[in-house]
Amino acid sequence: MVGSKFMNVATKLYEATGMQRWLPTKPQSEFMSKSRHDHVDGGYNMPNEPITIDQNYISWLKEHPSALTSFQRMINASKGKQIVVFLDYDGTLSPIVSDPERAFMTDQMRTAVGDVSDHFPTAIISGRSREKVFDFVKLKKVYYSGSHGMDTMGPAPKNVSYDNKYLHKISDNEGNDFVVFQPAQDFLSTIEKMLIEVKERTRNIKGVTIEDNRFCLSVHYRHVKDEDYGRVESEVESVLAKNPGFHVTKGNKVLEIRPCIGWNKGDALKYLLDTLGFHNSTSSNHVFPIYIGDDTTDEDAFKVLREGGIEGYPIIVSSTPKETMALHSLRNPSEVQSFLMRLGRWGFNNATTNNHGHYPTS
Ligand SMILES: O=P(O)(O)OC[C@H]1O[C@H](O[C@H]2O[C@H](CO)[C@@H](O)[C@H](O)[C@H]2O)[C@H](O)[C@@H](O)[C@@H]1O
Repeated sequence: MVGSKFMNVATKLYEATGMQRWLPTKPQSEFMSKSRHDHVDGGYNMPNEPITIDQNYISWLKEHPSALTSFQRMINASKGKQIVVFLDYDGTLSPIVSDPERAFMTDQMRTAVGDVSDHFPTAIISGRSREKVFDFVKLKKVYYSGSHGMDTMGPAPKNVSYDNKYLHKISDNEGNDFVVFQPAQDFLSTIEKMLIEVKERTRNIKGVTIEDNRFCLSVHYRHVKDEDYGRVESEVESVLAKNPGFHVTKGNKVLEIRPCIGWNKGDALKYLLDTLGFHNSTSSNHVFPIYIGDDTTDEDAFKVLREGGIEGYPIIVSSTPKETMALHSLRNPSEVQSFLMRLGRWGFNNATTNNHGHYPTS
């Protein structure tokens, strides 16, 4: 009985996604106990946790088809254009874990990102500080943008409209030149003071941790009791009341304090495209950005790819139905890895343009 009910769900899922490897040929219990790491290169993964796929998810998948299933369609759409890959970090390249300091990516994921960056310009845009993301990822060919895009290192921008005050040239000890763009630089000293104050004010709320993301602050409340959450919010509001140049956004069990500079991950995406030479309406017809992210802050980047005059491929990472501007989906970091492995392999066999990006070594 249970088996046949599950078979119906699996069949519907197959119809919606083409996930043929999911169709059970063995008892449900055995099917569900398979590890998510048991996947075959480029295939679909089996999460450890019990699979709960409901009708809503199946309907949502029709609106946001799996980027694995539609991979070939994506490649067809990118024909004649330079693929550029943008990735979020937490929840995309690494699973969400309870301790933010331990959100490591696997070696397999690192290899997948590395293979992609061998063939396509690749950037990671994260809410974390740029240095911290680099410490997690450690790939030199990748460009990094931290603090939700407010700290971006890459080639020099081509567009002259960026304020020179926020652009800094740096060279590494191998003689490579880079430019760091930090449009929130004027806020730095205030953020440093706010960090001290937020820490002080939340010191007695059990479970709160504050993460210094350089141009923004994360107030983590994942381990705060539900009844104490109101206190966290009100302490953050008190600090913001004294600092009108800042606002707060909500992420995954985190309140993020950010300067009001009208700059987000979508702007960082456009900035990076500019640095790579896709800076005007003609050149933007020759680029095909892929953006993969899981959080509300990634919606700004999805929006650029939907409404910003640049055709691209926005992919949300989610295993539940979600309101999103993304057009495609992947269920979890494990599927992100499968997608990147497939893209890397396609790049190896087909891409004519190699990525010459290089992260400073000093
Ligand atoms: O833009 P992202 O790279 O996705 O960064 C967004 C925030 O991610 C991190 O927090 C989230 O992941 C943690 C580790 O899995 C988890 O413990 C936390 O609850 C999540 O909110 C990071 O710690 C934040 O600073 C980033 O802003």
